[in-house]
Amino acid sequence: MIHVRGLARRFHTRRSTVDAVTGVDLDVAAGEVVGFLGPNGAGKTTTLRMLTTLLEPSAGSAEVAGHDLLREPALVRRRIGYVAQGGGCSPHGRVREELVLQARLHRLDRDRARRRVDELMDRFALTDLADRPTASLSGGQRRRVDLAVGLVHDPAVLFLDEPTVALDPRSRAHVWDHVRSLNAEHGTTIFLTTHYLDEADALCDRVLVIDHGRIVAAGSPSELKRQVSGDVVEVGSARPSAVAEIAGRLPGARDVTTTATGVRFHVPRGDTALPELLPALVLAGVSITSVQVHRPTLDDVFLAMTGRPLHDDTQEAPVAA
Ligand SMILES: Nc1ncnc2c1ncn2[C@@H]1O[C@H](COP(=O)(O)OP(=O)(O)OP(=O)(O)O)[C@@H](O)[C@H]1O
Repeated sequence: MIHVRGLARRFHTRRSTVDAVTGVDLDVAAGEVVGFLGPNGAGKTTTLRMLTTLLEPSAGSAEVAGHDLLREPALVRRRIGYVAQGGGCSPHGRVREELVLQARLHRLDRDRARRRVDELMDRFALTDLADRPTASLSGGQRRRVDLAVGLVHDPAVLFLDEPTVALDPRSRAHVWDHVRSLNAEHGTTIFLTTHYLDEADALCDRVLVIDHGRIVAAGSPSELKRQVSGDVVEVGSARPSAVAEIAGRLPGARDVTTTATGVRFHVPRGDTALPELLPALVLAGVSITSVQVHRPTLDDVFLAMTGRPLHDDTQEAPVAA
């Protein structure tokens, strides 16, 4: 359903040149839910905007929903839906009005538009909100309207950019349910960007991990986690560098990273590492506030691939020479 080869985008600003996406290859089969996971500035939105015909690639080729992205952009647009980070509907319209307008913009005749809007309002639990101005809706309600707008022309592929950013946990869970049922009942192919690991884990059949504009790992969430062997140990302490030094001496310890409040590292087995670590910390007079051992998460996958945690928001895309 989506086939991409060597897709790249370079931005020229007054001061520099930014290689936002540097040669992405990817394939998405019909009916898959694929997550594009990466930190801020990794190139997720830029890739999505290219795949939805909103931004011209600097290089590469792609086929989306059976049509060539560069030669047949209008045909691509007809077969895809796109829900941008900020949504797409006017803040001045009312819910039903806005959906009908969008349906008419997609050239559905009056009757088909009405039927389609009723169906979507029912699916996304919007019927009670039909006459509410979209500006008065809560974040979660608004996101449901955005999803309905993206689906009004019954697209084969739905692109979602950070679908649950800034939503409370309950609204996030609702959006996840809607995405799942859309895929299960309707077979819609879904390509979403996220920097939430739990979202990628919970929703996606397959995850593509992007960093600095290139894909660094791809696979199902469980395949990716299996690539990172051993256990992860997290220790809370006011003296992270002292803990890190001692942890680094444990047999097989690797990927030791410190934050302001603690240390995280990998060991072959957490259950045998702790009885060595704890007495060593006591002996050195280093007190700790917590200790946890767990199996690798997608964050550990990212760390293993890039050498830094996913939620390190200081990262920028590489600047071209
Ligand atoms: N119009 C633009 N002009 C210059 N640089 C840009 C432009 N759009 C994006 N960039 C840069 O390209 C890089 C990738 O940005 P992009 O928005 O694709 O990242 P992202 O992974 O979607 O991040 P986020 O999670 O914060 O939305 C960033 O360094 C960004 O500053």
